[in-house]
Amino acid sequence: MDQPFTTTGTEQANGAVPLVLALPKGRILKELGPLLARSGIHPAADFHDEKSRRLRFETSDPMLDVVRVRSFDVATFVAFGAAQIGICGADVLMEFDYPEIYAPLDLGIGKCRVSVAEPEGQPAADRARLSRVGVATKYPNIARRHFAARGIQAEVVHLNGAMELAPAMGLSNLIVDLVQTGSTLKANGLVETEVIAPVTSRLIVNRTALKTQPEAIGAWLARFRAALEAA
Ligand SMILES: Nc1ncnc2c1ncn2[C@@H]1O[C@H](COP(=O)(O)OP(=O)(O)OP(=O)(O)O)[C@@H](O)[C@H]1O
Ligand SMILES: O=P(O)(O)OC[C@H]1O[C@H](OP(=O)(O)OP(=O)(O)O)[C@H](O)[C@@H]1O
Repeated sequence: MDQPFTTTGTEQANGAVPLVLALPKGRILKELGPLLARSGIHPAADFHDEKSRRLRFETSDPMLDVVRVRSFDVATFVAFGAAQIGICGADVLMEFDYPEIYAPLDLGIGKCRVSVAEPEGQPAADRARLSRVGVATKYPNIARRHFAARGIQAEVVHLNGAMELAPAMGLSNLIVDLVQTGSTLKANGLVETEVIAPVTSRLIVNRTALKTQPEAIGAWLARFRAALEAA
């Protein structure tokens, strides 16, 4: 995969360019706060202000900046080397399967699972006989791989949210989505029928950056590891 077109790092007075840590906005970020603090990462004050329109923030360490992006985009920023380190769910890594990403640390937060869910009362036997199935999901690759391994062709309807509506509205037979408590499924008349994979958030690293800047990136990995052990 190509590296970024140009280096646009906020260069320090001594010419050094800070590492960039890509963080997901939204629910993981809320859980991440204490771990970041224990790892010695203190972003500028407006980082935690959801109303701030800024996307890139300096931290108390002049050699580390953070960017706040959508969870799916964390993997893309890191895979292309625009950010050297990032944090995202294992679901995102499974979906993209970027060979450029190394995921050395399970952070133990953002616990949920990627599952298949179907309308309550739909006999499992019905699907067992199908060679094609309509699947609404924001994980087209995970869904296709999962059903292909069972000899079923998944006709994917790609949605970005509210997948739970799709079967009752005739968009699909079933859904592939994240489940934690199961309350979203229940509230929408669906039942979880298969767990595809457990999910937690991971610290991810661009493999090329790790080779070219082993000390700087290795030091951050060690700080995250120590923060996890201290928890
Ligand atoms: N119900 C949940 N419980 C625990 N973790 C979850 C849950 N839903 C999502 N996650 C984890 O959080 C990550 C981000 O969640 P989600 O995709 O819902 O994004 P979001 O915070 O709503 O932001 P956006 O969709 O706007 O990018 C997921 O990739 C997954 O790893
Ligand atoms: O099993 P539960 O505890 O109900 O959690 C599962 C729900 O959480 C996630 O949605 P989220 O709340 O992040 O909303 P969105 O993906 O639609 O933005 C996921 O897409 C499910 O809808």
